[in-house]
Amino acid sequence: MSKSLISRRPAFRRGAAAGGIARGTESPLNKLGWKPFFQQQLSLDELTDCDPVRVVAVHRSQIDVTGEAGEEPVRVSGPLFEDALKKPTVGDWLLLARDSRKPLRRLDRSSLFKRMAPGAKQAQLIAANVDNVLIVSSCNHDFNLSRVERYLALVKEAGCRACLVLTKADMSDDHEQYREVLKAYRDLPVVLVNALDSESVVALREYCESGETLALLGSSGVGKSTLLNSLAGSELAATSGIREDDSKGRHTTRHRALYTIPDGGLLLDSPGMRELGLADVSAGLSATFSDIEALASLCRFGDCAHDAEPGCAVQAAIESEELDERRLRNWRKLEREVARNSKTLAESRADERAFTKLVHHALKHSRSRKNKT
Ligand SMILES: Nc1nc2c(ncn2[C@@H]2O[C@H](COP(=O)(O)OP(=O)(O)OP(=O)(O)O)[C@@H](O)[C@H]2O)c(=O)[nH]1
Ligand SMILES: [Zn+2]
Repeated sequence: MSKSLISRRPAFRRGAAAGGIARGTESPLNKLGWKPFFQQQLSLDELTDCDPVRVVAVHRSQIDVTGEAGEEPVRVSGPLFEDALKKPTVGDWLLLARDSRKPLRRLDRSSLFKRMAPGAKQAQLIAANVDNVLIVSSCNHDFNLSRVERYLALVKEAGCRACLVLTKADMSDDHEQYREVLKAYRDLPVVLVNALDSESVVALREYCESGETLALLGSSGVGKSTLLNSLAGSELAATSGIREDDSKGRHTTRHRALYTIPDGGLLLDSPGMRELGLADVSAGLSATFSDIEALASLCRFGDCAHDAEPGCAVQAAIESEELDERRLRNWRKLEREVARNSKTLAESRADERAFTKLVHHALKHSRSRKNKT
């Protein structure tokens, strides 16, 4: 979605996220995704002395936020930004002191995407407070069920609502074949579309209504930008950045990650979102493969590897064609991946603990030496 989406959104103006389209009695904050879930976290004092703002972009030393007062920068410093997993990320809601504009705290998240960067020891925050995710895949030879399962595990782990969109339905005759293989995912809505046709994508509007935050996941070329343009009803889906002068007087594009969909909700699109991998998704994995886990609980042996053990309910289900063998293979693959990532995370946490202990020990030692002298 990267290049094409961005290059096709020149007409989106700065501060568009704050402006939006007037719709009924909705407040500007509601249009930015403000919901009762966030409102009820505010104390009476905070209600009178603070402004809630939403993070639209994160830079090294500054974040850009938007709220009732429009868009403004916030400096990245202080306790709010110290913890890697607690610091604000794109989509987060912050409370700013009304007068000083200092960030006071981050509100609890309704959902959170994080990822394990290759080689990294710590999970990295990608996006917060996304409501709906369209998992986009094309219904042709590129269709890959294992990839869909991977995305589904991610979305469930993050805590968002998912819909599977099969694009290029106009180029395929055998829609039933796809519906058939997707029957196993009972709670996953599946919508077949021709992403080029705005009539065809009407069923998806409920996922990007005003105040809803939407993200799209899917590999390159499946039609994410096309879909978005049809949903937005025009070629100008959103803009990727704010043009401004850098210190040398050149024009640079400062990337933002949250956009307004004309006559709709918000789109969260950042490079991190497009490169999502699996980190700490064991809960999401269980939800996606609950059928296999239910079968596994029926195996005769508690530590059954579901290979050739007697009384294996998983193998029996494969034999009776109740379970697809590919699904078992994918489940195993993703479980291994999760185990690897969790190990790296556990190792890095153990390293941190060991380091903290060392520092405490050294401090104690130096204090006791000082006391002696
Ligand atoms: N016939 C047909 N063509 C489609 C459909 N959806 C997308 N396309 C075409 O597929 C190509 C790729 O679509 P994009 O929207 O650029 O795909 P993307 O997922 O945004 O790709 P990246 O930017 O690489 O992530 C374009 O030429 C689209 O016109 C569809 O439903 N039907
Ligand atoms: Zn078994």
